[in-house]
Amino acid sequence: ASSNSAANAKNADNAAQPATEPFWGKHQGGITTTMQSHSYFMAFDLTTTKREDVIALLRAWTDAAASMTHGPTTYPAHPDAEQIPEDSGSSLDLQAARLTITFGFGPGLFEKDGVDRYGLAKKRPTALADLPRFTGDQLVAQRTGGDLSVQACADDPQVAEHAVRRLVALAYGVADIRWAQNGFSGSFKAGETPRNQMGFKDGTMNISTKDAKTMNEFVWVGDEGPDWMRDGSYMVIRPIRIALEHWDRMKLGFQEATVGRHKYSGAPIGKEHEFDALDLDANDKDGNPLIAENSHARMAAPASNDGAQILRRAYSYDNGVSQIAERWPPWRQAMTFDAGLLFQCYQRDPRTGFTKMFEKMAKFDMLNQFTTHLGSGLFACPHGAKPGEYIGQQLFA
Ligand SMILES: C=CC1=C(C)c2cc3[nH]c(cc4nc(cc5[nH]c(cc1n2)c(C)c5CCC(=O)O)C(CCC(=O)O)=C4C)c(C)c3C=C
Ligand SMILES: [Fe+2]
Repeated sequence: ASSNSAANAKNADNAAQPATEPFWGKHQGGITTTMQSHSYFMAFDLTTTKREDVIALLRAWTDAAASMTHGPTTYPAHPDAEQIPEDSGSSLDLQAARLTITFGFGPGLFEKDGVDRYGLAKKRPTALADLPRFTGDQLVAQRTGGDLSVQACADDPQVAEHAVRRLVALAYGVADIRWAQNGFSGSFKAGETPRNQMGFKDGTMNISTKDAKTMNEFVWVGDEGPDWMRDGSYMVIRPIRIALEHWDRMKLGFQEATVGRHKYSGAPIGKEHEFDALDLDANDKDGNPLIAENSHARMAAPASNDGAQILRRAYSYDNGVSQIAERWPPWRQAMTFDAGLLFQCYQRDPRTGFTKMFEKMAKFDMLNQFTTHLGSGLFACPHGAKPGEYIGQQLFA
């Protein structure tokens, strides 16, 4: 718990964040970066049959990502009416706003429908094993999978959207958009944990990115490799719709029992302060567990998962409203918020990270009454690059 409580020191630095984040480095940006206020995630299907096209795309993406991250985020306005502008220009005059761009490789880069399109099938890491189907999964193809992923995060939504659009333009004829989701993170004061749409502080217990030992044990790929993944990480991303209207009709006590924490303070049930230790053995006067057996906080705690830990970096999303048929009485059919959490986590191996944790949660977590997993992505995010290299270069060497 001590390393986890340190996690929020990251929020304490927030007021003094530099306007730009480094692109080049041992690790890709956007993994340990203090969460920006906005995010734009996109997954692509590769349409080319040529390995050289994939390499050229990754080189173009890397160069564009480095230049946009370091600023200016776009090319200067182009005076020639006979030319197509090199860039949409939608971020002209805007600061880089701590933009980061993170790239990932999905299973389809290595092999698709049994076809080794780019001579990479033998290089698929064992840790990039397809996720199993979890209880309750309602995955739709339009929000699932992808051969490549990009995610732009910035403190300005227009900068993040511009960055993804530029990468889409560079992918023309080589990769098509498969699915996308933008998101936001509740603004917070220095040192405070943001709240999610359910009104609870979300991110209290997380791996401290400054704790190198824990990061090396649970987040960064180590000697088990492969080389191109060492110091990289595997990312699981899942758009999870939350039945917000249903949640809003629940009594406070039930909301708190479901999460296993108090709503306003964020403290574990029975405690006062947000960072008080989660005592899973504490009982009430009748001998019942204070933190309910199937509450979210208990089910997700490392102690309930043989010590498993993941680095969470989730954003809320809101796509407006859409029609839904409720599965609970009185079986209402109505327009409801198409909103929830774009859950995202990084880990050294998804089999011992997300899958280990979620297999049990998917069956028993009380939160499941309000949440539906609508999509899923699994991506290998290689280590960072040095100037002159491109992301994933070692994989193609
Ligand atoms: C399998 C991983 C997880 C999924 C899926 C997930 C969904 C999900 N979570 C919330 C809200 C909260 N989560 C909180 C804690 C928490 N959640 C996970 C994992 C998953 N959550 C972990 C590992 C933890 C930390 C547990 C610990 O170390 O003790 C909390 C409590 C506050 C906090 O610690 O951050 C909230 C609130 C939602 C709304 C959601 C799906 C929509
Ligand atoms: Fe959670």
